[in-house]
Amino acid sequence: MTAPRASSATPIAARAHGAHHGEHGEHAARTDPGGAAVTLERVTKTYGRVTALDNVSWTFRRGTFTAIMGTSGSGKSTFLHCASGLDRPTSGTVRLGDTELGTLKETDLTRLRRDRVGFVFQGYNLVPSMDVERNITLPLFLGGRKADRRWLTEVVHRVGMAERMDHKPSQLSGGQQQRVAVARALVTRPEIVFADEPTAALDPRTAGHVLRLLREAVDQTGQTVVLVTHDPAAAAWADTAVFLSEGRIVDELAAPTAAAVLTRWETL
Ligand SMILES: Nc1ncnc2c1ncn2[C@@H]1O[C@H](COP(=O)(O)OP(=O)(O)OP(=O)(O)O)[C@@H](O)[C@H]1O
Repeated sequence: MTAPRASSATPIAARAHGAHHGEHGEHAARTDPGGAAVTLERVTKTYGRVTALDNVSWTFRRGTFTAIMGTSGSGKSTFLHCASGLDRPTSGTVRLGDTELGTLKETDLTRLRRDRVGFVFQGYNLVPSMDVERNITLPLFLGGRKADRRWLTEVVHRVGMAERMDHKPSQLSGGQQQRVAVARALVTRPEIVFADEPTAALDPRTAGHVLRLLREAVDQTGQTVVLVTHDPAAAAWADTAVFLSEGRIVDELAAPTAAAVLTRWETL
């Protein structure tokens, strides 16, 4: 389950269909498969005298799954925060589609993150007092949008939570809570989903279930996914692994296997 390329039914076969951009016309029309979902140009982020991100340029293409890897302190979280509009670079530009994030006021940036970006974090970040359905639809509620019931039903089925819609997070396992968080990230049909160590707290089998959901979002609906991870087995679900060291991109690996990622990792 956690070493996808070692088994037959997993991402290699899925990747062969990776250019297939699903049955959801609205989504497909908006995302222009193959174009740029997010582009970073010469992005630098400094904290005092620390350069966390050093002149990084990168494009996340629509309908792709990218793993960001690197040792602790190499700049992975900073990269994700700058690419997703959670933080502003010290210099350089970030574009989501045609929108340059640096030109946005804070309120517009907040709205953009809510409406056009999906997030999955290690800690799930569900609202304890809300049931599964309200947690999943929260970004729609906050954005004053009505749920597209067909899409909501599909997302809920995909993550396997249809029987649990009235449960509170405390009644769910960690893996189930993370599946709810994945559904919440997908419900707005975001242009890109950023997942920061989403499986770090899960056992390998449960982690595999969550990663498979992200893979399916790419293969079945043309979603764009960026995964920050320390785990070579998790990176093996991606189309490309990108390696960071001291705030710079030092390598990339297409169709990564866990073994190949580990080998590259050892020389970082
Ligand atoms: N808010 C901050 N203030 C000061 N320094 C920071 C801040 N955030 C990150 N840094 C520094 O920037 C560098 C990159 O940090 P970052 O968290 O992006 O690395 P990372 O690869 O995500 O690490 P980890 O795998 O441990 O989470 C580190 O040297 C870190 O100490």
